[in-house]
Amino acid sequence: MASTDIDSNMKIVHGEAGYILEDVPHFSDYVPNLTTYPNPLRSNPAYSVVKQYFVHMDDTVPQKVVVHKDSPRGVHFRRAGPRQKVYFKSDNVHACIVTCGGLCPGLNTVIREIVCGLSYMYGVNKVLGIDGGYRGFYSKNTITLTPKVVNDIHKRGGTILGTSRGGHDTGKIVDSIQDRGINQVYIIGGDGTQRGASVIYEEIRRRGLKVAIAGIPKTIDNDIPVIDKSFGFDSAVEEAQRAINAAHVEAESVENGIGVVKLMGRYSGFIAMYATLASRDVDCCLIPESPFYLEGRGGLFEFVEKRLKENGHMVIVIAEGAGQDLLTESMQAMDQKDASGNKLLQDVGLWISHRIKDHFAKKDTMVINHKYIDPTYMIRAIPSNGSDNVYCTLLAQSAVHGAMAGYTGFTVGLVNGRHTYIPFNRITERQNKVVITDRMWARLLSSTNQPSFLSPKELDEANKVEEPPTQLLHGNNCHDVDEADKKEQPRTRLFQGGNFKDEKESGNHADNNIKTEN
Ligand SMILES: Nc1ncnc2c1ncn2[C@@H]1O[C@H](COP(=O)(O)OP(=O)(O)OP(=O)(O)O)[C@@H](O)[C@H]1O
Ligand SMILES: O=P(O)(O)OC[C@H]1O[C@](O)(CO)[C@@H](O)[C@@H]1O
Ligand SMILES: [Mg+2]
Repeated sequence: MASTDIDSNMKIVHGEAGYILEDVPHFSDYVPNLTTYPNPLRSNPAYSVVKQYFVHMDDTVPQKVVVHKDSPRGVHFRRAGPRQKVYFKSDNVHACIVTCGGLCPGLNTVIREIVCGLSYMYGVNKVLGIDGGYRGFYSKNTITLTPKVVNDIHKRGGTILGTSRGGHDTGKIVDSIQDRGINQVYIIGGDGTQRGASVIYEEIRRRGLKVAIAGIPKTIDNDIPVIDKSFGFDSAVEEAQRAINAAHVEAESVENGIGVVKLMGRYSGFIAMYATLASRDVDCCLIPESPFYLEGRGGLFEFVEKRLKENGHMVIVIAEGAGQDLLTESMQAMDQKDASGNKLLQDVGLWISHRIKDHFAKKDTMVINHKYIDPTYMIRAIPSNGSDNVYCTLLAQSAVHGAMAGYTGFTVGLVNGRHTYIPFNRITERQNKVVITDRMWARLLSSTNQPSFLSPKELDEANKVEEPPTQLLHGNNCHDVDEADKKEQPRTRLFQGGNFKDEKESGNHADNNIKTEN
């Protein structure tokens, strides 16, 4: 027997054998006397031939796919896709799209595919673009979006709608939605944007409005949890190769050449890690999740000297959020924030370049040739590649199907290769991070053969470990562990990938983004 618990934030359904559905809100939860209509796709020649095109109302997708014989069935999310019944008459839909936060490859593709999906699949022709992020709802003009207007935009980087940080005034935004008669709102942006979308949904619900709020997660840093990976991430990793190649060519063409490349990644080093793994020319990758130090045994300077002696050149990839503790130690601490309240970081690429140059200048035994490349904004501004375009299309279409089917307060996302509707708070409650005890970071360490940057004291402790390290079965890329998980099993202290981390004995965790097994 299934039971449902609903509080204002979560709609959780419990089923047999430990099955849990973390469901998303639906108009029927709070709007009385709803009328439904047959889905227009039923008579669409392109789709009507597809067997089982419509998603069964009970279809859900498990968050964990690696399970043991006696594991409970665990958390599931509602499967995305078209439903037999829709809750809007096509002529009555008035949709809008907004993009917020930093740029990311693929934003224009998502915009294009929402407009085209609404028009070609559901015959919806009233779509507004909100200019310049959240504040555009109340302080800017809107743009009429038609399939013709958006036809070529996927070939361009950035967002044709413009974007911004800050300026989220919930009351004014919802007033504007209400005044304009908008009933579907598509919100494309990162964790901050999805938090903003969540409060817009709450206010819409408080006012009892039949307005669907659908989020499409955007993050070049891949810092959004639960989902397999974010759109634009592959494009960014691919584009980063060009900078790494350039750094490598420069470094190997001179004596003792050192190429430093800074990549994006405020709190999560995924771009740096994947770009390093993809390139094979990188000697050292530094990310926010893995602390490092410069001087002394096991430090960065010792490693640079060693590599230069061995190979005559080296390439360092550094994520923008790496080593921020060292920067604030050695430079005057700046506590500046952007308009959304995100901490403004100091330029770690420039800082590390100066420190390396100073170190070798002082030593006087080795003359180095150093080049620093900062391609961060060049990477963020490219159009998405082919595979991201397809991914963006499916995300956009999932959002459209969900809104038409009466779901609201959800983010679309790929979970274990299946498109799903995820409640906002699952997306915003934590950040996705590289887990340095996970297999992927171990692969990176083994491919670069860089030091673990454990301090001499930690190294001594590591050498005292008698038992072989416990093998992690499955990574957890989130920095936060459920309270419930903590109680379940005894924890062991692991030494893996060159770092200590407290983990459960068989770490089959709930969140495992960018799948890292095999
Ligand atoms: N807690 C919040 N409540 C309401 N609105 C928020 C909240 N956090 C952020 N926002 C709004 O969301 C928008 C985007 O936020 P932010 O600048 O942090 O970018 P983001 O969506 O996290 O993307 P990026 O990954 O580029 O940082 C801003 O307009 C900001 O005002
Ligand atoms: O300079 P901006 O546009 O505020 O954005 C910089 C930040 O945005 C991101 O690209 C995320 O969108 C981060 O990697 C970076 O720190
Ligand atoms: Mg953010």
